[in-house]
Amino acid sequence: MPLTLSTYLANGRADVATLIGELAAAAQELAGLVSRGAVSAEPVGETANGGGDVQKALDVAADRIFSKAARQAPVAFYGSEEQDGAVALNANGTLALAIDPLDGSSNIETNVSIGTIFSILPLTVDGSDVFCQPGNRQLAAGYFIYGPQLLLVVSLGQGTQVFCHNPDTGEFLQTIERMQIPEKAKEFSVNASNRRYWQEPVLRYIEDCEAGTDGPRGRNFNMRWVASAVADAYRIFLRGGIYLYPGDRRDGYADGRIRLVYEANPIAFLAEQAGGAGTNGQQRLLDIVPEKLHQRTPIVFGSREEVMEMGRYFAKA
Ligand SMILES: O=P(O)(O)OC[C@H]1O[C@](O)(COP(=O)(O)O)[C@@H](O)[C@@H]1O
Ligand SMILES: [Mg+2]
Ligand SMILES: [Mg+2]
Repeated sequence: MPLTLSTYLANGRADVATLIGELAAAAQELAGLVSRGAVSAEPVGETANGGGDVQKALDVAADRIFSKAARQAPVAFYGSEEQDGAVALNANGTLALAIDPLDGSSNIETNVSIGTIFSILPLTVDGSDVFCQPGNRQLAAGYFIYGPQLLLVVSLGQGTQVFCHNPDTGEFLQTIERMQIPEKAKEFSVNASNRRYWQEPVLRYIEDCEAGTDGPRGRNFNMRWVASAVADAYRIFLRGGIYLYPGDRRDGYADGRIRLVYEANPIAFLAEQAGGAGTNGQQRLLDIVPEKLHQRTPIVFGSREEVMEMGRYFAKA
């Protein structure tokens, strides 16, 4: 009989277990909205969020659902992509929750997988900004995927586990125990339409991958780009591969697009816990001390060997 999420969580900290339990219930609610699409009762429309991105109705609904979940758990501070700053919640809370309530927003109407990414941090002892702690302080991290299956990829710092939601019972059941990202990559994920804006090391790395058996890498690479980091990450975690969202020369993209605190850090934590790696091209993501909640970072994650190989292109530059 597969392990249930609640049984698994019972082995860890009680506050973290309560929070992840609430997040899992919220994810089921959001999955219901996602599956109803245009026939749901939710309003449609677009505004701008704190990060300057277009905010869709489902971004707003997701933020509402997950902030409610956080309120029902011992969360003292809630930091969301969809809010300008950190929000103080429960005075007696012991945790901080950083969240991308809806990842892959550009895919909402296209019926492609989207998700929710979360990072759980301890409170700081000196009262400094709780969301400016490096990712290596995360107590837990994970992401939900709203796709053909509702999946949870989660780590409490003892390996990365996968749970699948069973709609018949409402339970999340473990489908992968201590997942291991294959060491060798045969696929890269990058938005190649930005090629003309890339820095030299990124350009040379991708060109060498594309050269396949004729080039210095001596083997062929496939390319995939879902434009939902959760879906690209899950495929890479399963099959091996590398994801890059580097800084580029477009206005506002010097540090790429991905947010350090609630996208890059949780994904890097999960990748490392699954034997993979996550860097900004030159430095381990989890060691970067964030300066603000919505800070962007270049990101490279996936199969350890490949992430290190990519880093050598930066080191040589
Ligand atoms: O549209 P682009 O530039 O290819 O960027 C796609 C990337 O941006 C993201 O959608 C950012 O997430 P949001 O949808 O939460 O802003 C990633 O999930 C994805 O990998
Ligand atoms: Mg996102
Ligand atoms: Mg988002």
